[in-house]
Amino acid sequence: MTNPARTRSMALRANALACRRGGRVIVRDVDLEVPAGTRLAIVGPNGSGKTTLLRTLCGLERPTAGTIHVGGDDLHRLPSRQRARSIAMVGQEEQPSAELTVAEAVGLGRTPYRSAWSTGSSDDSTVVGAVLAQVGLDGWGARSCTQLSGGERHRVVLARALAQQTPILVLDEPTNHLDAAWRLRLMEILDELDATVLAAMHDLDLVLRHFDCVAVVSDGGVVAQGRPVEVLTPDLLATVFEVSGTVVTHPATGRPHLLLDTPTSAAPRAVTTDTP
Ligand SMILES: Nc1ncnc2c1ncn2[C@@H]1O[C@H](COP(=O)(O)OP(=O)(O)OP(=O)(O)O)[C@@H](O)[C@H]1O
Repeated sequence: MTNPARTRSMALRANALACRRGGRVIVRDVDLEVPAGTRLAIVGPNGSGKTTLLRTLCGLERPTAGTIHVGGDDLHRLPSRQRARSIAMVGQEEQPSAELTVAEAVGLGRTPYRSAWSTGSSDDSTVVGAVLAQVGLDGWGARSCTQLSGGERHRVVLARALAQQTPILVLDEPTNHLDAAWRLRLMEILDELDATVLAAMHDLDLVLRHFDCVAVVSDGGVVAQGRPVEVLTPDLLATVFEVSGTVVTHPATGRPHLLLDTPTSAAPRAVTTDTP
C-alpha cells in the first residue's frame, strides 16, 4: 500500500530531562538521542514512567528540568501550530469523541494545516480517505464513533495521528485493543512510515522484531538503550521485568523471536513418576 504521508522524519533529542508529579520525581535525568527516521520503543514495568516521559517528550507536560529539541529547535519555543505539525501523539486510552463521525474524528488531524474558519479542503479529504484505508476503515467515514468496537475506535485515533502527517509520531501502547492481525499490521504501517517513531510498548517480541532501538525505563530513569537484540538480554529481562527470556529463531522465516516465561517455569522440570 502506498504511504499517504508526505512527511520527512525529524530527529528528537532530550537532555537531562526530569518530571515531578504530585510532589514525586517520576522521570529522572533522561538523555535520549533519536535520529531522524528511527523507531524507538520505550519499555519498562507498569508505573516506571513511560507515559510521563512520552507526554513530556511531545510537550504535553512541562519538564521540571532538562531540554527537548526536535529537528534542532527547542520544543518549548515552537509556536503551537508548528509543534502540532512536528509531533503527533496517541495517548494510551485515547478515544474519538462520541459526537463525531469517523471522518470528522480523523479530520481533526488536519487542524494544524487549516486556517481559523476553514472546515477542510479536498486535500484534507484525500488524506483522511488514505489513512482510513491504511487502518482498514475504508468507507467507514460516515459512521458515528459510537458505533465502533474498542479496536476500531483505537484505529480511528491512530488514523487521526497519521492524518497529522508529522515527522515525529509518539504512540503510548499503540497495540492496546488491537487483535493479533492488527498488531502486526500496525507494525507494518510503522515500518513503512517516513517518520521518527517513539512508542511505549509492552510486547517485547514486537520490539525485538520491529524497532531499531529500545530504551528501558525503570523507576523513572533510562537504565539501558540500544539495539533491541543487544539490550533485551536474559539478565536485563530478569532484573527489570522479573521474567525469563529466550531469543529463538523462527523455523520458517529465520527471524528472531523473544519467548518470555516466569523465572521458575523456565527452570528444568522435575520428572515425576507418580500416577494420579
Ligand atoms: N498525577 C500524578 N500524580 C502523582 N503520581 C502520578 C501521577 N500520574 C502518574 N503518577 C505515578 O507516576 C508513576 C509513572 O506513571 P506512568 O503512567 O508514567 O507509568 P507507565 O510506565 O506509563 O505505566 P504503565 O505501564 O502502567 O502504563 C506511577 O507510579 C504513577 O502512579
